[in-house]
Amino acid sequence: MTALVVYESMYGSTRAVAEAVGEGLREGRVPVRVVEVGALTSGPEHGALPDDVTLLVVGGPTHAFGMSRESTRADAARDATEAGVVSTGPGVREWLDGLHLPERLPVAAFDTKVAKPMLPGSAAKAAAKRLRALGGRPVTPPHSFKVLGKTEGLVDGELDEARSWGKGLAVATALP
Ligand SMILES: Cc1cc2nc3c(=O)[nH]c(=O)nc-3n(C[C@H](O)[C@H](O)[C@H](O)COP(=O)(O)O)c2cc1C
Repeated sequence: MTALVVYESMYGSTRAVAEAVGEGLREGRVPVRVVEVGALTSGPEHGALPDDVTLLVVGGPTHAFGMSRESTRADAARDATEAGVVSTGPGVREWLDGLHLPERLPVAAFDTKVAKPMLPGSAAKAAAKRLRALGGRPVTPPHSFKVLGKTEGLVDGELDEARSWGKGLAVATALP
């Protein structure tokens, strides 16, 4: 069993969550690779998953109530510090557009979104819907990890949550 965690991130919070989810999976004894989505959209393998992947986990920031678009990523880049943004190319939405999944591949999705009660919209829910439409089998409901604001980073404790969520994925995937 090998898990692939694919993430998109502008300011680094979703990347940090993806790395923590990876740690949790490893704690659950699942070998894992954590990759930025651009590594999969630029190579010759675009559209196909590596053969050894038995669990696909996808994560991105919530932008404009859903998955990012080219326009929202451009907005994000304008608000970035001199260091720039993490993901500079196509996002998870565009990657999923061209993706083929093995039938019933176990899948899961997460996002980061602002910790504000009743704020609608979730990139994770949108990604999970796309993964199901591609034939994936969700192993857990989509999950949102909370940030303090657009660029202010994660709420305290969210990286621990992400490690636990990753470990939970390892357990859920081992079940028949
Ligand atoms: C253009 C733009 C639109 C956003 N729209 C939303 C939104 O609709 N809901 C929300 O909760 N957060 C929204 N945010 C905040 C992002 O969710 C936040 O920047 C992100 O979680 C930080 O993750 P990152 O550091 O990996 O980019 C938006 C941010 C940007 C830049």
